[in-house]
Amino acid sequence: MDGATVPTPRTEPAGIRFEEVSVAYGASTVLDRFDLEVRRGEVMALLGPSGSGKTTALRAVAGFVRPSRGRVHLAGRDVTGLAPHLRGAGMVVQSYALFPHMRVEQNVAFGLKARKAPRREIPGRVAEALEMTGMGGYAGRYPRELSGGQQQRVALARALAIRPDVLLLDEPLSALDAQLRSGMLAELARLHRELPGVTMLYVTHDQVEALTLADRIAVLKDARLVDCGTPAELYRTPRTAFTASFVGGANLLPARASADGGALFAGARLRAAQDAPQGPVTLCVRPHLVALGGDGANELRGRLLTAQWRGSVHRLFVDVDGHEVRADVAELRDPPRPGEEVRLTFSPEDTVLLPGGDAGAHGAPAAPDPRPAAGTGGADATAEARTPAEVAGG
Ligand SMILES: Nc1ncnc2c1ncn2[C@@H]1O[C@H](COP(=O)(O)OP(=O)(O)OP(=O)(O)O)[C@@H](O)[C@H]1O
Repeated sequence: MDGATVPTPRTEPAGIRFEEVSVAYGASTVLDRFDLEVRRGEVMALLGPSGSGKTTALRAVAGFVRPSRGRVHLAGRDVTGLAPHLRGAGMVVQSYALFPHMRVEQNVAFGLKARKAPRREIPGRVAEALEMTGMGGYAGRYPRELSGGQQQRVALARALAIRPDVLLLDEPLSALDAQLRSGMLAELARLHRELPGVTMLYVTHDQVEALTLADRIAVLKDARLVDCGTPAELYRTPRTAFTASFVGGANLLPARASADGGALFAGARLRAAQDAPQGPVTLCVRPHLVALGGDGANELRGRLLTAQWRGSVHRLFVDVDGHEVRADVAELRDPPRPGEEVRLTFSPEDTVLLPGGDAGAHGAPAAPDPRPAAGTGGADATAEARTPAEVAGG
């Protein structure tokens, strides 16, 4: 081919590109032909149930696991065979992985030394990273003299000190309590704005984190990528019931397509924004879009099972023809009583009809998984590259 006559595409290479990456442990494939592009400067959340392969995908980027097939590219460079410390990726894990016997500044300097950064540059870069994470005043402390949230900031500073092209975050907030978590989430969003060239891959099973921080979300299930899109796309117009149930709570009801493009459920004829696919369908509507009474064009009648008061809303659990339908309605002065007949309505615009009628069989979490903390003997703890030296040294 004549290079002079064929213009080279000028598109920027992806920050991270997984090309058909598979990872196997013995006979079990834990990541199966994973194909994903993360644009430079983008935050991509990997969301999925426990064991779906999220951490494995992250570790394949870091270089802690070697794919059995496929390639990993960072900024257009094939790094599949490259040692972790040569990949330009910083990593933050749930358990902080700080050296307990080193002061904060030494912890942050560790990755720089491991990467042979020029000696005279190290103090400045350590100070810069600590400032960036709000930890400038703590350089001389030991990790045991810091709170969990502060330790996680130090871990973040350590990852940023190497000025990474790619920041890998493995459930960085899951060891923190709810209040700290929301503060750190805001901090991460600020860092993302301040470092627009840094590509972030963020593993979580917390949909709030994914919805808040990510530009796009990749949904994993059973070692495979099953969906990818912006938070709004996945939330408002999910393509599968699994995604619908995993990204935000959803009522998923088994229905049948009707001849007029709508669906039939519990004797009611319901309409959606898009025509129903043929055959059995799953009707998806978010609880906060279901009203008690009201004049929504879609209407269901049932009996109240229970009403939970949650402060600003009441969550109503309603039995509709043997199926439980949830509605989150603004706090009611006089909520209906269990057993009372209620009428629920919702708009066709808020109704999505998904192919397949296996509603409810999607394995979405009812609550966060009760997993052991990293390093305390979880099923995969032995092989995790979560020692301070591995995480910091790359
Ligand atoms: N070193 C290992 N040896 C054997 N199996 C492993 C190893 N590391 C991970 N696995 C298995 O691979 C599968 C995927 O693990 P991975 O940690 O990627 O899941 P995950 O989606 O990040 O889960 P979690 O949300 O629980 O962290 C799991 O079944 C896990 O037990």
